[in-house]
Amino acid sequence: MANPTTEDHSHIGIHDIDEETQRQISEKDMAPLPGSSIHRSSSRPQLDVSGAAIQGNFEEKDPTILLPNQSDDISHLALDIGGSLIKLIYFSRHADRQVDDRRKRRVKERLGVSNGNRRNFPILGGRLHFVKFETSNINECLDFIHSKQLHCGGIDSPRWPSDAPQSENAVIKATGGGAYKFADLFKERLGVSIEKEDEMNCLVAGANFLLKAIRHEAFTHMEGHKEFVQIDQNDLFPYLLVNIGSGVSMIKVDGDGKFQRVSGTNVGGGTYWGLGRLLTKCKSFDELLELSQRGDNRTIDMLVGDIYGGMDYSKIGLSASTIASSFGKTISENKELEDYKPEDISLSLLRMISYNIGQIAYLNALRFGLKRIFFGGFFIRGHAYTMDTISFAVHFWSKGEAQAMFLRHEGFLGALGAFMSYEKHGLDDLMVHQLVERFPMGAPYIGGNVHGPPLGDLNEKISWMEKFVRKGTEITAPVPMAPPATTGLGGFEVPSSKGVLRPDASKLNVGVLHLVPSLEVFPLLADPKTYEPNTIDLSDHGELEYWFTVLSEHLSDLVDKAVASEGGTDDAKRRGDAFARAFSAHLARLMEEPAAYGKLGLANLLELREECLREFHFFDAYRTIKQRENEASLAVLPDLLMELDSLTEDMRLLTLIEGVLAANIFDWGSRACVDLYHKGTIIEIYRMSRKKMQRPWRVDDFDAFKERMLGSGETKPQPHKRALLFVDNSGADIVLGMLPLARELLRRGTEVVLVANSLPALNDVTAMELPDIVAEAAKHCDILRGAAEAGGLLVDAMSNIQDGSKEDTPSVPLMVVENGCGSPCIDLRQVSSELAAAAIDADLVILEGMGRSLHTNYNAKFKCDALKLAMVKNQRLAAKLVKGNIYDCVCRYEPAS
Ligand SMILES: Nc1ncnc2c1ncn2[C@@H]1O[C@H](COP(=O)(O)OP(=O)(O)O)[C@@H](O)[C@H]1O
Ligand SMILES: CC(C)(COP(=O)(O)O)[C@@H](O)C(=O)NCCC(=O)O
Ligand SMILES: [Mn+2]
Repeated sequence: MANPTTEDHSHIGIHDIDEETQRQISEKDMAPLPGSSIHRSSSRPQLDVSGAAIQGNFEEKDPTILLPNQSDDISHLALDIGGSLIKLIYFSRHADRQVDDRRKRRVKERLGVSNGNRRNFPILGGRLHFVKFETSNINECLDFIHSKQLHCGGIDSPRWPSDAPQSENAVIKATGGGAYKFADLFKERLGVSIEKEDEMNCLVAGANFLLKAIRHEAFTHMEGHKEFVQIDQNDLFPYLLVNIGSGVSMIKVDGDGKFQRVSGTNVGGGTYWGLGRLLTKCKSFDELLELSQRGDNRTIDMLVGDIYGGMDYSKIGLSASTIASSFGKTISENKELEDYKPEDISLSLLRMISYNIGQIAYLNALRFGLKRIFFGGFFIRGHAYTMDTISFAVHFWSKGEAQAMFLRHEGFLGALGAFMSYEKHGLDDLMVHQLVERFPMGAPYIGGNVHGPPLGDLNEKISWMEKFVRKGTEITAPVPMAPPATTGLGGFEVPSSKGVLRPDASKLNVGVLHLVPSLEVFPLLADPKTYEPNTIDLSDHGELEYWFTVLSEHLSDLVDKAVASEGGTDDAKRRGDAFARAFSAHLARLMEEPAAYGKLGLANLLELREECLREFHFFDAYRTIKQRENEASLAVLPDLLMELDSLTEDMRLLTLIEGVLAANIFDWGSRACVDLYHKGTIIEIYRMSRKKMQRPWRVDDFDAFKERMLGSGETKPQPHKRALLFVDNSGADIVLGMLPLARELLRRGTEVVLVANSLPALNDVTAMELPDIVAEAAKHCDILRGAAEAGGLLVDAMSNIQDGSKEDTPSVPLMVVENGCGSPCIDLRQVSSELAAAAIDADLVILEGMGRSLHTNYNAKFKCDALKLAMVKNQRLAAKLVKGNIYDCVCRYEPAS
């Protein structure tokens, strides 16, 4: 057991920010924010919507919003100008923030990480944004393009000057009828020519791209239940694409660029909105759709029961509640339009049109023997009842043979296709793992109606955010979830899928797509196809509610730390406040609609929190805490190493694993642990944690691991060639837990790669910070020093130290690579190219900490030996995952599968 003699009396708790002070901050006190000089790794771009503004009157229901993205320097746009809506997609790339990082250079040299595939991606490292406008308000769209100067750029232009003259020769790709109709207007107002792209071509290209490249794009929607569909890229074609815009197109798709428009109908989205407007006097499409949710179509529609005296016509399979004739009841009564409720009219109309489209779609699928029908177009509007109705029609008519599926980017197929028609940008070559969808910062409130002039500085952004979030929270006050109900035999009862459409609030269920061609699938996953990072499924509402509460309760403490990390200034307080409100609003939105941006796991929530912090320029909230804990732990490291060296090989291995588990208690993300930190010093808590390490642990495969490491009896196994250690927290966790374990592996001749976060998350150690920590530790340890030198970690720092002993035994190298993320969890489908390169020769993976080995990857299978080590610092997770208690430990060893 470690018995450190150096005492550390620094309490871990940090002083609280006075809440009253925060409350007193008024807008006029706001000081401009200093420019941030903190390095941001470019491995995962930040949330995009970095500045946003409301233009005009805040009291308007649909305020005009701006998302300026000051840091982005190149843009590229494509349009789909339809009969009802203009869909705009633009690409932005922010300035390359690569710093001269010696560690990175070394790793590249050693591991031979190539930039090979980057050449194919002129639009690497950028983001795709999705925006829509009503075609009747085309001026808003022109203003938006103008204010963001989207029309002046091209992927090959190095950078635009902010006052760039309008480019005479600029060309933008556009599809849809408006590409013809408004070509002159674009020339006149923006000085650009429109290059017209065929609409069907674009729809198909867009749909194929989405189905291949976006993980949770397609889903089924039956009786209020949404389920994402795993698309097998090799078994995608043929399918029927039904695009429900103003009118409807039905396209049989046989492959990339291989398609035929086989049918269509003039009864489409325009019909619903047009007739609905005439009949109900609604002022907007969403108002009409919302009305339908409160409607009862039995007052309007003639049902089978109306004709058959309340009875079913069972002989031909029609229940009494089946609609016999849409609007049929209105002929027999002596009533005027005013005598009917607009709600009922809207619902009848919606059902009439949805059923009709579903039926025609089915008939065309039947004509060509197609089993899968994908529905797109903005008529669907993510509206649960519309989707249920279409699904019902397809299911009913095909007797379950054909399946209706919907696309999250429903309305953007054509615009995406137009975007992809730019030559040489490589978008169509991108693969699933190179796209990261991020929660769009503004979406919970504004739903994608985005325009207005750019904001001046960060200060403006924050003051805007304060108003914006206030406004947004009013709009998006959570709607209670209706318990799932059935639409009845034939789906003919009143709508059940309520609470999903919230006018003005969530017009787009799409995030911002980050294109990161440097991301790769972790090569040691046994089966990337079936790999699911999240252990906890948040589609279980109870689970979602629990984690929602945990994150909400942690928020005020996190804000305190974040504000303190920025010096506790008034600006920091304002940003902290804006962060708290924005993050809460996101959580509220996801509570209501968990699958809004694809399947939601706990890892996404934890990442969202980090992304949100960065959005408000809190780049490392736990910086001071991490430093203090590192220092305290480094001070006792020599004693620990001495003690370890006095043990037998067997005991040493056990003590090392115990040490890793015990030191994993330093986790500022766990409520229970943070409470502990107020009760003692780092070293006291570490000692207490060590003392409590009683075997067997809750999950205890130590004996199997020991056998692989040390063998049994006479046989001495070959040491592993290379171990990847996915490290977790700073302080004791890395210094007294993982580094000594790394040292043991090195001593046994195994190369060690420490895999750490690219960006800070809670108190996790980052790849940037590790070389200094290793250098400090190496001062007291020859093994670490030799290995760190061999791994190129110490070249400058240690070159002066003379030490004859290191000449005798050439060390195996110790290296550090970044993992490609900035979250407490890790999705191994999307890791840095460094890590992927390091993995090639590795035969042991050690995942440490709750985030990386429990919340994610607990069930992950690897091609090589894998060890998962964590202390479970949450009671509910302990009960659920290991049928145990808080502070129980997991040592899960799985030999190569
Ligand atoms: N805010 C909106 N304004 C008008 N129509 C909307 C709106 N949101 C959804 N819709 C529906 O979407 C349809 C347009 O879908 P879309 O795919 O954009 O087709 P188009 O290219 O013909 O404009 C409209 O006819 C209407 O049914
Ligand atoms: C955020 C964390 C995953 C970090 O844990 P770690 O990976 O550092 O072991 C963990 O602290 C956590 O799940 N916290 C929330 C639960 C709680 O407060 O109990
Ligand atoms: Mn951690």
